[in-house]
Amino acid sequence: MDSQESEKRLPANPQDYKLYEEIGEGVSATVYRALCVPLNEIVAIKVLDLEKCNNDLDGIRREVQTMSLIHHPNLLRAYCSFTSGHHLWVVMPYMAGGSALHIMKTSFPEGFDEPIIATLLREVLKALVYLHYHGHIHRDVKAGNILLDGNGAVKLADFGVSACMFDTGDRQRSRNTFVGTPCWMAPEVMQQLHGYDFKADVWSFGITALELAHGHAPFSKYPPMKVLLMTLQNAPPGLDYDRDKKFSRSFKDLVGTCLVKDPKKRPSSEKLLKHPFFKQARTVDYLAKTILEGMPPLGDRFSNLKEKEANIIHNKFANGDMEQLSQQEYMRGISGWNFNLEDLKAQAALMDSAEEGFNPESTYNGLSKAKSDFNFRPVDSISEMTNPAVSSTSGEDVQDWDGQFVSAFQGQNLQALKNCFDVCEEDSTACSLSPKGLSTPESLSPIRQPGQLTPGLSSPNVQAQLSNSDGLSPPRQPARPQHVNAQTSSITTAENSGSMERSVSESSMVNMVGIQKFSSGSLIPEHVLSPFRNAAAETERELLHQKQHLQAKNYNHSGPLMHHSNKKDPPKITSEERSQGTIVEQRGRFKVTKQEVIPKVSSLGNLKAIPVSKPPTRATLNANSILPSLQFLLNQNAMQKEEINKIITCIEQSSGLHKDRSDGAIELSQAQQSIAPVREKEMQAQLASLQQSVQKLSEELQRVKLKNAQMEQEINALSKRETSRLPGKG
Ligand SMILES: Nc1ncnc2c1ncn2[C@@H]1O[C@H](COP(=O)(O)OP(=O)(O)OP(=O)(O)O)[C@@H](O)[C@H]1O
Repeated sequence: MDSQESEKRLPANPQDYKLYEEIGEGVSATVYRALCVPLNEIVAIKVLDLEKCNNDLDGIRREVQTMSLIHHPNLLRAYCSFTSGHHLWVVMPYMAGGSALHIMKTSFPEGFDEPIIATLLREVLKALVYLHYHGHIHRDVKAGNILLDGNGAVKLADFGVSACMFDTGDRQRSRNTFVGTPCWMAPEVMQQLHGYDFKADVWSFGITALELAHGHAPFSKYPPMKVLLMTLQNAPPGLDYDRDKKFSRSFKDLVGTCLVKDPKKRPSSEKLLKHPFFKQARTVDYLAKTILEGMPPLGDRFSNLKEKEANIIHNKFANGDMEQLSQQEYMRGISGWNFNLEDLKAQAALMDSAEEGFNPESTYNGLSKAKSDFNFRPVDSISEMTNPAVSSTSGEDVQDWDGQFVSAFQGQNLQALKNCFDVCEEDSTACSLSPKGLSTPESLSPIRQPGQLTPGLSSPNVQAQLSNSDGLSPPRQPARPQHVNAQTSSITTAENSGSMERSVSESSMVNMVGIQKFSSGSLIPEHVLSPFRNAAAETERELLHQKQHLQAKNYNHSGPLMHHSNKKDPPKITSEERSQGTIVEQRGRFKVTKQEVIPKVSSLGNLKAIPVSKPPTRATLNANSILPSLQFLLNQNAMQKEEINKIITCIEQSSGLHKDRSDGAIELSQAQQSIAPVREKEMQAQLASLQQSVQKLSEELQRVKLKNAQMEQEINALSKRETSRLPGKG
């Protein structure tokens, strides 16, 4: 174990740090290279804008606490954390090599050679063994979270979505949340049938193996909804193609062992570590030599990638090719997916399949055949998109999971954080990061010392528990759940409340895609903007807004699936929507609407009695012309309904079916007065025909009665005759 590093105490004061260039960006944070001035040491500082994180503080708290508590050379830990203004700073070791994903994107677009993969994966697996042993599920294992330092040392990072296995009751709900990044997500996590456990990490590990082998994860070019369906419907991906011939049998076997859909059949991380594949793993120096040597500095690589990414976005918007944005998100390695399962199920139920989403590279047994695309689009995404800060809340989840914490945060953000971070007392007045100069504020002083966490976390018991690992191998004594609870309960107090998990609402993910073409259900995360946006990003945002504006304009007269963002209050079909007749069904938060308003409107024109203006042509049709017409139709329908009721009453009365004649007479006269002449005639005709039938029936009755009487007479006559013929009579 790297005892020096774990012992290291860094100041929890922004004034003690100088921020340099940006080296990473995630959903919730921007990461900078920085200098710890008193120690003259280069560190990385993850800066989270708490105001932008909205209700995702639980996730943040979990991440920081987990990062502070872990002690393993293959896990990225936090030296300390503190707030500065409305930013949270997390100080960590600087990983000069960057992430495996960034390295691939920069120099190995086709993926790494096997010994490199084996070395990287072995290090990651050691981290997983440690985490799993201590009851944690990482839930976001992927190349983007595998960081290398300048010497090739490998650390698994990003505990923003990790979970604790020993949670019970409500806490367990965290493991029924839909967390992770779709391409890497295990089927059981997507399905949410029986919850999931650390085997979910083993699946993600297998996907990461493929990612490192190919340069990208399977299905990564497809929108998340398709990824979900493909993961659930298709056979698991593997190293089965021509281009994979270069890989050894043991590598293929390792991947196959991890990517088994039934989690019970997957090996544990500990068992996996013994897999023969890892025999070819080398020392980390090998990584430094083979993949890091000659690489530009991390900051330069990052800015290049960012520029590339901005260009891609720009081009996609220019081409209207929204689906491919998921690829761009993939490039960023974003893991901020937080799906609402009901929505996804609703979408999936309405979605035939993923046709072009069927990756030829990942075609397995031809299982998934596409039928057609499905359509959906956000209803109220526009405001979210134009205001990212308000977009990513999930009231329902947050309240469900940890209402107290969140409401505390909503009331006073920093107060709510005091139990989990080193919060500066002066934060309320403190300055925050200045966008360009990245200068540190003057007036802040931490109220906690570095390393000091919540009382529970700093208790000797917890500390002892935390330090009981020798690093590479798990402690000899199995961790007792109660004991681990002492550790993990503090870590994960909020984790179960972390149904937000990340600050990206599914609506915001939804809202950028499938709009122009209405052709697929891709979900793309909102671009949570970092505190410091470069010009390219601003352009991106601008384009995004323009696109939204267009979407808003198009929206009203298209009618595929609509998606509401407010998780707390699933949208009801409003009376307006009902009156417009566009919503035909509500499924979860989605409103199923008539696919084409135009034909429907045209068909409504068949109601001849209704004085509807000529149905608008497709060319001239717009929401403003449809809505009044629909409204008018509805009013007309209501009036007609009323009249029809009156007519029914009249008919009932005239045919003697109505019991209360006096009331009926009044109604009849009222109805007669109010109905239109045409209707009156129709009614009179009906009345006449009814009267005729009554007449006919009574005549028939008379005839039958007469016949009966005659027959009776005949019978009587016959019986008399018979009686008179009898002997002794007459
Ligand atoms: N200690 C570090 N040293 C060097 N680079 C880092 C460090 N920590 C993070 N990074 C870089 O910053 C990126 C974003 O960091 P991180 O993953 O922690 O943010 P996030 O908001 O959790 O992102 P995501 O949700 O996409 O994983 C990482 O992918 C990595 O490239």
